[in-house]
Amino acid sequence: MKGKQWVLVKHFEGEPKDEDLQLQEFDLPDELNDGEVLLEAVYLSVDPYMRPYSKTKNPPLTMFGEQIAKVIKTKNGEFPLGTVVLTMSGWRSHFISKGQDLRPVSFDLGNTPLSYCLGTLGMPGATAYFGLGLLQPKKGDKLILNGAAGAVGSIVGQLAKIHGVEVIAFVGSDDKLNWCKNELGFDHVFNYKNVNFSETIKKIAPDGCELFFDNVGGDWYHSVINKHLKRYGKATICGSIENYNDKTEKLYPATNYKILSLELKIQGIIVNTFIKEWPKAFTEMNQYIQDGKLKVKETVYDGFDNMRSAFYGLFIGENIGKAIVKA
Ligand SMILES: NC(=O)C1=CN([C@@H]2O[C@H](COP(=O)(O)OP(=O)(O)OC[C@H]3O[C@@H](n4cnc5c(N)ncnc54)[C@H](OP(=O)(O)O)[C@@H]3O)[C@@H](O)[C@H]2O)C=CC1
Ligand SMILES: CCCCCC(=O)/C=C/[C@@H]1[C@@H](C/C=C\CCCC(=O)O)[C@@H](O)C[C@H]1O
Repeated sequence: MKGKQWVLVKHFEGEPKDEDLQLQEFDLPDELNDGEVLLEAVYLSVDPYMRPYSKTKNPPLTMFGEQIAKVIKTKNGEFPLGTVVLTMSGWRSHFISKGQDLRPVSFDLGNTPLSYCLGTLGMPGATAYFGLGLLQPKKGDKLILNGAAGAVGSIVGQLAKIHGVEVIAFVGSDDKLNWCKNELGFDHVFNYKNVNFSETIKKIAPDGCELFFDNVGGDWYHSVINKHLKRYGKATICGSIENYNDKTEKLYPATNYKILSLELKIQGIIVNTFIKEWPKAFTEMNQYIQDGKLKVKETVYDGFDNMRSAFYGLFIGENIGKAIVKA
């Protein structure tokens, strides 16, 4: 039997390109050793961090990432046939494990689809929950949110609404705008490709906003910090996708003056810091899902062979909600 894997053959330079990632086959043994299980990918995640994080690796290597996998052969009593697990086994269709790297779903999913464990009830959802938590949102606060129709942003905006926050959201297409406005109920939604985002924020909040959740970085970060936060304003710096494909780093030192003079609180987040608290957050968010208070969308790419296209899609705004691949 053969498995497939996507191999990062060289470092990305600028936009990810076809020559950077190769689909390869590998042999799987006919027999397992005692204690081993053979797993088959069910759903695989593609995430923006994969682009900058790859710089810390030495190609060639199997592309890293999380997947939901099913046990299809077993010689390990802890993992009977059909067991479903979460694992950081990378972009592989099949793999063999001794069980130490396999995690069961850590909370009661109920009727919620399993694939949500890679999105709202997985790493991106935890990022939204704890990243918003850092802002200590209060009723009536105004929140500036970019990447608002993505895996993280769509949940940040909805949780903020549950807290009574006024959400000023920015997305990159009219389909995303309609979803955020009509289904998610964000207060103000704009396609940043059609408006000047800074002028737009100024019109809605001429006296500034209390909160900023930054998924995009770059000019957004500097413009919002310099022009659109009130005294004691707070920002969660979650991501900087605008810069992930840059070939050189850009620096904007002037922003520091605003941070100190307005006494802003700006905090980065690495969601894994909160990992022990994830199950509690997932239980709470799953209840919101069951109650219809939290809406979830996925952009599902069909087939393991489409992993690379799904990954590229993140950098051209193809996905609404969480991008996943159904193997
Ligand atoms: N700190 C942490 O622990 C974590 C951070 N993150 C970060 O959160 C952010 C969102 O992640 P996630 O929700 O998974 O991804 P998304 O689902 O939001 O997908 C990426 C989206 O980013 C937008 N985008 C892509 N390129 C650009 C660009 N050049 N300028 C502006 N927007 C762009 C596109 O939306 P549009 O069409 O609206 O432009 C695209 O659909 C990322 O920066 C990611 O790295 C994610 C998880 C954990
Ligand atoms: C590498 C740039 C990360 C950009 C933001 C992001 O998307 C983070 C996602 C994390 C990801 C972080 C990976 C490496 C950061 C190492 C920082 C450190 O701990 O020193 C991974 O942890 C999954 C997402 O939580």
